[in-house]
Amino acid sequence: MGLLIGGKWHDQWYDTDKTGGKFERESARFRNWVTVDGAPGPEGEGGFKAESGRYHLYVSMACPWAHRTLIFRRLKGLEKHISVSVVHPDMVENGWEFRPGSDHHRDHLFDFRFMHQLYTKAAPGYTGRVTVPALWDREKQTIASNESAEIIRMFNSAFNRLDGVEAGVDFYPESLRAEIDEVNERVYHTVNNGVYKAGFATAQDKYEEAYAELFRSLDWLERRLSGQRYLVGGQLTEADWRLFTTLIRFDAAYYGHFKCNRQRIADFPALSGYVRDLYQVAGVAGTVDIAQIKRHYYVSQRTINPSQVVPVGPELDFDASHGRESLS
Ligand SMILES: N[C@@H](CCC(=O)N[C@@H](CS)C(=O)NCC(=O)O)C(=O)O
Repeated sequence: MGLLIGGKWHDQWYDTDKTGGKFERESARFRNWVTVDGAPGPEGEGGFKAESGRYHLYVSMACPWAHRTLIFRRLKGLEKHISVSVVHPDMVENGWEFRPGSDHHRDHLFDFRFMHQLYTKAAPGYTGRVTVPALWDREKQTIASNESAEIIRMFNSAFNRLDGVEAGVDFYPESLRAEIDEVNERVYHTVNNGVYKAGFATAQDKYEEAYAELFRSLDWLERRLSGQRYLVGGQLTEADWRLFTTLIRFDAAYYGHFKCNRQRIADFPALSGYVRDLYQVAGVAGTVDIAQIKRHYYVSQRTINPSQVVPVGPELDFDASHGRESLS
């Protein structure tokens, strides 16, 4: 675990001293937008046109932010247009790593050993964290974006003209955007990032604040999903996929490792059915790897789990029936 400073790797844990024990997530640095014709997006430079075979996605199967991009890639039919490399789940002194020669954890573009080499290839003097997901542009030889919230929007709409892409699948429809944004805002701060704020807090009060906010939001989501199948507009949207990647990890990782233990997702009737419902959407199960999720959190975060022993349980059955078909 560490970061790049002026293009050099430094092994250091998150600095929570300057924030009184509170975990604060850094903003992503590569913020260009891939667009239909290469016109500039809301931020960054232009010239990132949506083309088949041009982009390569770097992910970890453990990472909830990267997971969003894998789900969108699958459900939008982008797999043959956007290739992928998967880092090894252990993120220790050198940060995210590849295992050259392995089938599962190779860097298919450069055969790099470390993810930080990709960042310095993109920007030799880079300062900042080396995170996944990262969307590499083969043409410009740089990272187009390393912000998952934006990568999923690009996947949702920029590649629609390419062969076989599910252009009719729209997870961010115009008419629902305001409500999706509103739900995302609360879910991001209190749930997606909320579990990290609880888990990475190094002061009791900061942990308790994050814990209280997290369960206040889970109670709110439980009520909302008791009467409706999806979060917004009676259809699957980006808001659901963003929540899903945290919920699917919750009982295996956040409940124990991050001390988010008022109750498990399995103890919430609506939320637990909802997770199974989303998991059972065709193609989604293939993006979920509970073994890599557990391995990553319990082995990498040694300040939280110094023994690096990975728990065997819990038993999870996301294939069980969910009974949510009758909800509107
Ligand atoms: N804003 C980023 C956050 C990505 C992120 O924090 N990824 C984690 C893995 S779950 C990471 O790579 N962390 C490495 C680090 O912070 O050094 C996004 O949503 O894309």
